[in-house]
Amino acid sequence: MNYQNLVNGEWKDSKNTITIYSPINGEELGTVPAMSREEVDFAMESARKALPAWRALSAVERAAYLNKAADILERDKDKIGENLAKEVAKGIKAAISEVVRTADLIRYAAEEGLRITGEFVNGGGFEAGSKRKYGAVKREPVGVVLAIAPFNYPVNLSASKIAPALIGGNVVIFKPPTQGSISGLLLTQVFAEAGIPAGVFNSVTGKGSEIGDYLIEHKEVNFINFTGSTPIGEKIGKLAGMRPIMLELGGKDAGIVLEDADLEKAAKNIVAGAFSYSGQRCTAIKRVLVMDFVADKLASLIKAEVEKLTVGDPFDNADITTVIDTPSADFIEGLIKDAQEKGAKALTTVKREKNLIWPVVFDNVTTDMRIAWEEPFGPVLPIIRVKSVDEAVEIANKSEYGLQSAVFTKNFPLAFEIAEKLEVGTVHINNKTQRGPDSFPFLGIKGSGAGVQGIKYSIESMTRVKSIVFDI
Ligand SMILES: NC(=O)C1=CN([C@@H]2O[C@H](COP(=O)(O)OP(=O)(O)OC[C@H]3O[C@@H](n4cnc5c(N)ncnc54)[C@H](OP(=O)(O)O)[C@@H]3O)[C@@H](O)[C@H]2O)C=CC1
Ligand SMILES: O=C(O)[C@H](O)COP(=O)(O)O
Repeated sequence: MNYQNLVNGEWKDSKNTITIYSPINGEELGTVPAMSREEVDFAMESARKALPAWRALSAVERAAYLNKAADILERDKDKIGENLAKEVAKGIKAAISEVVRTADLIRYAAEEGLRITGEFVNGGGFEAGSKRKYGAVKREPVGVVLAIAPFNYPVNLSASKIAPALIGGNVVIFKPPTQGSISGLLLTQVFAEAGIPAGVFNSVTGKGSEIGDYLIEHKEVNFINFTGSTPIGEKIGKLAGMRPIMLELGGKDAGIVLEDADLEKAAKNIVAGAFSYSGQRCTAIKRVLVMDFVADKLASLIKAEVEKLTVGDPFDNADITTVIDTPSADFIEGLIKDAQEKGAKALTTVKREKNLIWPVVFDNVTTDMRIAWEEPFGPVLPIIRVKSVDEAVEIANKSEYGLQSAVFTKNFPLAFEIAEKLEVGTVHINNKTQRGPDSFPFLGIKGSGAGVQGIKYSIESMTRVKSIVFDI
């Protein structure tokens, strides 16, 4: 099937196309347009033209479109989930729940938008102010939002940008990941069926390496909302100039296990956190920092949990499926080889067939190994043994990333103390690292991002304060 882009309310082809194949078996799934610069310009101009009428609607009116889209998305969860599973090799159950989670997110955004009502302030509270001075403080849309999503959640991490942008009164240019663009265009079809006015929501497909910079630098773009790799995020930061951005980038989330932890529970959480969707999540646990005294016990519990994971076909709901592409599999294999060469002890079988990589746990990982610092975005988990809480915090904070961490202990005051020292956006106590629930704030610091996501926070980020002040 030849998928098309939604531009100015019409479905459009481009002269050039990109064929999308399934990473599972190479099955051809369809083609998407490779947009030219002129076509991008037209989409941008259409968005700009649609802005005044869309922002003039009440939040209730905008919410009606979002709620309708959520209903359609949920109705089509099996069709969209099946495509998603094929396109990014995600377990079919997880793919369908990504679609349902997204419908919930869109509904929540619609509702949350109704509460962004502004405030009325009075100058009498400030020494040099006057009680006769009043300000009506409201929020306004930033304008044209460029939403760029990654392959790993092509529906959810697209809608988590699009829905808060739209409810805030913005118009959207949506660039899906190329591997994931059919899923992105199916999401686009949902908004079209919901009757979103022409130009308010436009999709632009094409390789990021070809049209990415052009999109980012485009004069019509007022806000860039990006999830993906740190190098591209850093580039966006440089090219954005004075425009506001939101970046959600890579991570190297640590699971810190103290001596008094419930080790069975910790092992279960660590394995679920590290290996879900074959480790291709920014919030995956990507290193374990465990106190020496309990390291043997924890390592054997983790090994036992990993040995329960199934490997194979997303349509059999295997826990571990083929990673997204060959460069990614090669990169992961490079990290594995480096760890082996430098003396890490593999607790599970090291095996690769094409792009299917069996889940590997390495014990006795040391800080001279690449796997101690680099993000594999694949099913590899290093265990680093430490002698003290201070050493764990030091290694955790030495990372270039700062997304999340998990601390496993029964000592809550100590958990809080550690949480306060960790240079990350979120710390989970006795649980795996994770983005959800989607209503919570989600952010990375250092190389993991800029700005705060989470439905309410995303709406706030993509709207700005406008004050109208008067004296009576
Ligand atoms: N923190 C997170 O949530 C995630 C982090 N990652 C990290 O990113 C790596 C690769 O995943 P991937 O999805 O390919 O991430 P990328 O950063 O390569 O791509 C993310 C999005 O950016 C687009 N893009 C690529 N180049 C540019 C550019 N110059 N300007 C603007 N947009 C561009 C991509 O388009 P196209 O697909 O056409 O190249 C895609 O839509 C992973 O190995 C991981 O490290 C990935 C996913 C999520
Ligand atoms: O990009 C990612 O990997 C996601 O933001 C992680 O989301 P999750 O914790 O809900 O899987």
